[in-house]
Amino acid sequence: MDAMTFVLFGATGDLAKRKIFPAIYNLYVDRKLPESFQLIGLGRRKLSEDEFRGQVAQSLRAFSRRTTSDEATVRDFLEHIGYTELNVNELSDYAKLASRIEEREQRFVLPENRVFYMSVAPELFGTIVANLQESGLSRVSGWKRLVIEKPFGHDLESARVLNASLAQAFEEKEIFRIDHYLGKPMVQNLEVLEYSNPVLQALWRNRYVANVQITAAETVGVETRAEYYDHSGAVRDMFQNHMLQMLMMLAMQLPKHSTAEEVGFKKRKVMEALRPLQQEGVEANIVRGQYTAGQIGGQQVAGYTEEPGVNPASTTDTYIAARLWIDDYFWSEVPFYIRTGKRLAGKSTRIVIEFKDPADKFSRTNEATAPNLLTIDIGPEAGMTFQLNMKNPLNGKIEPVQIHTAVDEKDIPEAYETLIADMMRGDATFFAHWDEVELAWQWVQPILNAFERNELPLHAYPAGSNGPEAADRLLEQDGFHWWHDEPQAKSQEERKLAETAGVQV
Ligand SMILES: NC(=O)C1=CN([C@@H]2O[C@H](COP(=O)(O)OP(=O)(O)OC[C@H]3O[C@@H](n4cnc5c(N)ncnc54)[C@H](OP(=O)(O)O)[C@@H]3O)[C@@H](O)[C@H]2O)C=CC1
Ligand SMILES: O=C1O[C@H](COP(=O)(O)O)[C@@H](O)[C@H](O)[C@H]1O
Repeated sequence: MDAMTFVLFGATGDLAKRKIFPAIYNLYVDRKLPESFQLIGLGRRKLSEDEFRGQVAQSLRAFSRRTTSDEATVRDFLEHIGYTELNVNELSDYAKLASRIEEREQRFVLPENRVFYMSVAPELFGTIVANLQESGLSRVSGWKRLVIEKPFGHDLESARVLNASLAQAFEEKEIFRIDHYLGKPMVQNLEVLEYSNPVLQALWRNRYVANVQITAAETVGVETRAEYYDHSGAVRDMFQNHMLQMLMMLAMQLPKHSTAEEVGFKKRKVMEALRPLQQEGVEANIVRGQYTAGQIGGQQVAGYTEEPGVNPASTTDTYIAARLWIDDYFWSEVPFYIRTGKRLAGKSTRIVIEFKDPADKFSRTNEATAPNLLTIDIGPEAGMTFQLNMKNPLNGKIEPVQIHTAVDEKDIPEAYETLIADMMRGDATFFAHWDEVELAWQWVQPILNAFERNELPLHAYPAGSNGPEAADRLLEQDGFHWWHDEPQAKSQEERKLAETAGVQV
């Protein structure tokens, strides 16, 4: 890996503390950083180098996956870290930064390879890029890379404006838009699963798949982020980025090579084939929800509008469910259901692929069978379950069985670790490319408009539940239901029969 200088804007902030420094430290311990590596942290706070290093050491102790009990390793790591005060709005501060970087590049004989990582509020991205250009910091004899955190814009228009401002100083191949879901091992595994299992490859299409469900359920509420979240909601915070990225990774046709260009191309094809939501189709396919007071893990918790910092009259969505259709050769007529929400019953990000029932019953017994299900757990547990049917030798009945494999998320590299290492190697395969981001905003825009005009009901759901009942009806209309945590054994036909008879299954 090339030697480099890593310039971290927002080095005193929450994300740097909880994710970025621990990830870089883990890479250091695993010997995945270049031999010559210098990091310069930036912020407005007046801090000496020692004070800053002390803060970084604390964050490693609190959040690193790797042990920090070896003082010498932590000390050696901190040797690579410096701090410079900088106000992103002050051009003169960039001149000081430039001399600091150049001084270190000379002292440590580093080539002019520079990473500019923006862990600051999105409103500052444009100013930083303009000042990097104005100050000459982005003119290098080696390579330069810009890493940018979400949210990438607030809607289609603002995302386009932001992208144009970045493009003044950085080429698309130099921009790494982080979507941490793309760094999750099981999201990266989707491509591998299909590629390395001919059985799955053969089934990955509308002939065999009845529906696909993608869920990201959280138990946490808005926490301390009301200022951001109340202007964002689940649609911008999770749906436009993480949820649509998971959809792309699942539904894309396998590229010949897993390169940034080819994966990006295949993902774009999915977004282009996504049936556009007409304004009048929003209500039929989208469910908007907001949590009210309830119980999570036996604890009473407040409703969204009672949370500190939230406007008591807020209509912000803390839950969204959607039905989408991909009108291409492989997926036409397969509904994709996507939902995400805060303060739900459990923390679980998962994809369930429900396969179609066989056309004929097992001839000897005429028994209805449970559907085959492939469940891909993205987190907190990473794993996979395949539900098949077999005859129970004890009672002679056909019953569903689950083949299950799992790894605890804490035993495997954290998404930020994987993504930062990829970026350092210059590999943008698991980053969000502009085309995808733009197409995602384009698809979501009618939803944003409908929410803004309050055209959709805002369904209340109690904290600790599975979300609004309206989201269940979205699937019931098509003869399906959400697969929650419990293994389910009812076939599509049994469900339809039971519904006709008014029985809850
Ligand atoms: N926290 C999280 O879990 C996540 C955050 N993000 C994104 O990451 C980015 C950072 O978020 P987060 O760390 O939570 O934010 P914080 O508010 O905790 O930190 C903001 C950082 O920006 C710096 N900063 C603010 N204004 C200026 C300025 N004028 N000049 C120089 N530095 C400035 C602050 O330093 P100082 O006060 O010293 O000036 C601080 O280091 C945001 O884009 C956010 O949306 C994305 C996903 C998750
Ligand atoms: O980006 C975000 O993601 C988290 C959920 O991430 P996970 O890795 O814990 O599934 C979410 O809580 C947050 O609101 C959002 O900004």
